[in-house]
Amino acid sequence: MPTADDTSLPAAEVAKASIIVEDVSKEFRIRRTHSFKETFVEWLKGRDVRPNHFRALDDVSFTVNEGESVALLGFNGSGKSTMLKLMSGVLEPDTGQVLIRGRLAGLIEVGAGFHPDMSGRENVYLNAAILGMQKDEIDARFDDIVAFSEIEEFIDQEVKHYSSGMFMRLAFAVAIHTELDVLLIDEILSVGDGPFQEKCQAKIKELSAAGKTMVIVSHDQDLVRELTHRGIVIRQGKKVFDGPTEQAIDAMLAG
Ligand SMILES: Nc1ncnc2c1ncn2[C@@H]1O[C@H](COP(=O)(O)OP(=O)(O)OP(=O)(O)O)[C@@H](O)[C@H]1O
Repeated sequence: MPTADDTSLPAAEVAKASIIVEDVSKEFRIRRTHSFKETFVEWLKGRDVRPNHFRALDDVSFTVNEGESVALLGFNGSGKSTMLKLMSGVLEPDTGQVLIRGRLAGLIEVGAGFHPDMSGRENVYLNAAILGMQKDEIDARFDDIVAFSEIEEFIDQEVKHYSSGMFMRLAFAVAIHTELDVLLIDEILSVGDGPFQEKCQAKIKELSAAGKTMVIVSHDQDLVRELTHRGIVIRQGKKVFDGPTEQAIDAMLAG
């Protein structure tokens, strides 16, 4: 992982930065056909079977300072989730770099680390450990995690018997109770029913008030207005606006 020494930004800017995204581009290969056999047949016919490259992000740069809450805005397919995955380290940029200071928690693929044959309790320990917590830290927060998820009676059941809502509640509760400096959130605020969503939003506001850095992807404009002060608009992989949230929403809609 690159460090803050690898950036060409001025030292004063780096000092207050929590996230630095510098000249980042990312391409995906798109296959023209679905199987090897189809590709082979196309090739025999003399057709071009090389994969197309699709540029999901094109030379994007921005800095998020410590304690800022920023929304990534854009229509479907503009590159927001790809950007979050680059920040979380799930994906590597083709060019450029992403620098993060501090402990990062991503509410991106919530529950991805959950094991269906293990109980809720075992999964809490497993996932909190994956997110970087020590056993004694998890012990100390276990009751809060379970209380937040509101699935106390089912905590010793295997999670394969959970409803999808119960599963997401527990996964969200674990992620949000980890020791973190930077939180990445991708559309996760649609987890669970109305009251649970409100609780999640309140928790996110609490973390923000405590000075945590947040990057949020959501199509819910009211939520974005409420949780962030700044918006970065991405259109077809390019950053087209970076400024106050309300103006960013206007810029996105004008696109
Ligand atoms: N693994 C992948 N392989 C190929 N193409 C991909 C891959 N991941 C994303 N893409 C493409 O990159 C583009 C950007 O996708 P991304 O998920 O970042 O968009 P988004 O802005 O988050 O969209 P949405 O609002 O629909 O979630 C899309 O055209 C998508 O099809």
